[in-house]
Amino acid sequence: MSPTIEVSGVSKRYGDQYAVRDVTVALGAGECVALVGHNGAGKSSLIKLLLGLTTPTGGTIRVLGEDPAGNAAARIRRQIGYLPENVAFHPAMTGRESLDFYARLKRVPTCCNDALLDRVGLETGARKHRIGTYSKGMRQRLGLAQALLGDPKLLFLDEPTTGLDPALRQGFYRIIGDLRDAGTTVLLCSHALTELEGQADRVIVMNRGRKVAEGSLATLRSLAQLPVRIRLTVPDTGFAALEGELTGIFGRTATRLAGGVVELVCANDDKLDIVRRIAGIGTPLDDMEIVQPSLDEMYAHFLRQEAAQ
Ligand SMILES: Nc1ncnc2c1ncn2[C@@H]1O[C@H](COP(=O)(O)OP(=O)(O)OP(=O)(O)O)[C@@H](O)[C@H]1O
Repeated sequence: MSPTIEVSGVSKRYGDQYAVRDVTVALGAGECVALVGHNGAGKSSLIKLLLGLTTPTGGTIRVLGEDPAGNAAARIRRQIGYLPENVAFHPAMTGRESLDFYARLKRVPTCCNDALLDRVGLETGARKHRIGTYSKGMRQRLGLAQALLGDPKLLFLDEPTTGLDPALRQGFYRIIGDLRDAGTTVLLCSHALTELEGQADRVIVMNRGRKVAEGSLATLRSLAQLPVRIRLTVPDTGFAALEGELTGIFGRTATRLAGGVVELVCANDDKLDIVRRIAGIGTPLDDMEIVQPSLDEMYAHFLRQEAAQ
């Protein structure tokens, strides 16, 4: 089956500045891919190219098998949902009126709009209120409902959870998870790296217009070869004994953290051997935790690596 999105060697130049530079990526049906990068990395420019709002200065783009800026643009756009970073609705319209307005623009029936608002959790009373009175969370819910109009095959979400509280963020990711399970392809731009763990099947790291890394979190972890932390929680009385034992085994001191925790840093490949040896020591332990490098740490690693090239 051909990919939902196929980007081959794509560049977008404004004057002598590249917003996107020689990027190649493919996204399949039912994949949720996160696009991460600093401000100005080229994420929004890539989304605009995929939406057909701008055209590449080099390379080719296929969305649902066609050129998104070509003759099929209108047909393709009806199958795409887009939530921009700063979603702006008319403040004098109610939530329901606004959604009906966008449904008419997209030429989809308005009869499903209440069900859509139920799905994103915009309460019945709130739908009849003017958007000017909405909280950020309510506007984002309406924004997501707007993006879901017409049951799109492809969803672009630009910083969808910025400014949302943790409960709303979780609700947002639950909806995205259901869509992905139903076969929708989701491309998600984000700065909130930590919250992408467990949500994105794949992460694409961009810097200064270029793709600098791509893969599942497990692939990126193995590429980055960042150290793993083993944290041991010991009863107060066992602290000195444990430190002595660990130094004996590893020939180096462990770091003491708050809350009776001792931390050892090791290469990922040594982790299992070290855990086995810890299981054999005499000091009783209350707990053991293995902390993998976070997405933020991996991201910083790939940017450092690119800067060094
Ligand atoms: N219309 C334009 N004209 C000139 N330069 C542009 C234009 N659009 C984007 N750029 C430049 O391209 C680069 C990438 O911008 P882009 O908005 O795609 O980054 P981004 O990763 O989405 O950033 P942010 O996270 O801040 O939204 C920036 O240097 C920006 O100034």
